[in-house]
Amino acid sequence: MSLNPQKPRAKMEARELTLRYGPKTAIHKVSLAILDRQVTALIGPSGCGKSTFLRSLNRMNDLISGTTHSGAILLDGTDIHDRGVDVVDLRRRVGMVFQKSNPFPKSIFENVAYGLRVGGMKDKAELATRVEKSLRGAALWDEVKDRLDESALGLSGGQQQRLCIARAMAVEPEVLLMDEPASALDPIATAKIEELIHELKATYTIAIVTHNMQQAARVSDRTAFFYMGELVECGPTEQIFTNPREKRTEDYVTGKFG
Ligand SMILES: Nc1ncnc2c1ncn2[C@@H]1O[C@H](COP(=O)(O)OP(=O)(O)OP(=O)(O)O)[C@@H](O)[C@H]1O
Repeated sequence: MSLNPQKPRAKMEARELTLRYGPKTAIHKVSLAILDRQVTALIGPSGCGKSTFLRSLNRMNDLISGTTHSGAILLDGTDIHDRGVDVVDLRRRVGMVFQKSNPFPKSIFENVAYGLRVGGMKDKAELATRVEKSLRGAALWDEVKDRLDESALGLSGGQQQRLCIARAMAVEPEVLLMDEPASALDPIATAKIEELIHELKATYTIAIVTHNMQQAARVSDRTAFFYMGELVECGPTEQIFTNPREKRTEDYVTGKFG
């Protein structure tokens, strides 16, 4: 039997993407593929444009007035800025989890059901099934199944972050963007999130911004190193950490700056 592992395809791809906040260029001519069902870590010193790049992938930067861009971002080969693309649908397909968990001041159940209700789902049994599936997927079900009607604000920080992941997953996105999802958490909660990311990549394509080198090395298949708004290099995580092509990458991953 011949083993012919197919090269993973690009789920998303930035081509020569430049993004400006007013006159300030935040990222410059970045070309980067986010491969299907892999975890891509975005690393680099503060202010290098990691979050800007991440937010570009589901057009969150559109919400900041004065932003302009050139170049293209493709999702399954279609430019996400094409006139025919509905931004609400794009953000359903490309979900996001933020640094600081941001549950709504509603019950645990309603937090997860929120996107489904907005999408028009009314059937109670269907909602309950989807909420349970998402909470199980986010490895939170066992901890909250007996208190679904309690406020989400009563959960611990780590639980709140997993709830936000469940909320993002409920609408069945294809890509999950995570902006430092564990930076506010203790080591145990962080380990849970990392374990979860590992499980989620069987289903989702994931891009994660992290300041934590060990975390990037643990959770990602590929790592992209940004520096002063440019993509310096991207490759298999092991190669970036042990045998980078560029001196700047080596200096950063070995802790010489940043
Ligand atoms: N809303 C904004 N308006 C103006 N400039 C911004 C805005 N957001 C970011 N910038 C600037 O764009 C550049 C890139 O910022 P970005 O937040 O993408 O970097 P980052 O690598 O994610 O940084 P950090 O690791 O500190 O979060 C920085 O110079 C920043 O000051």
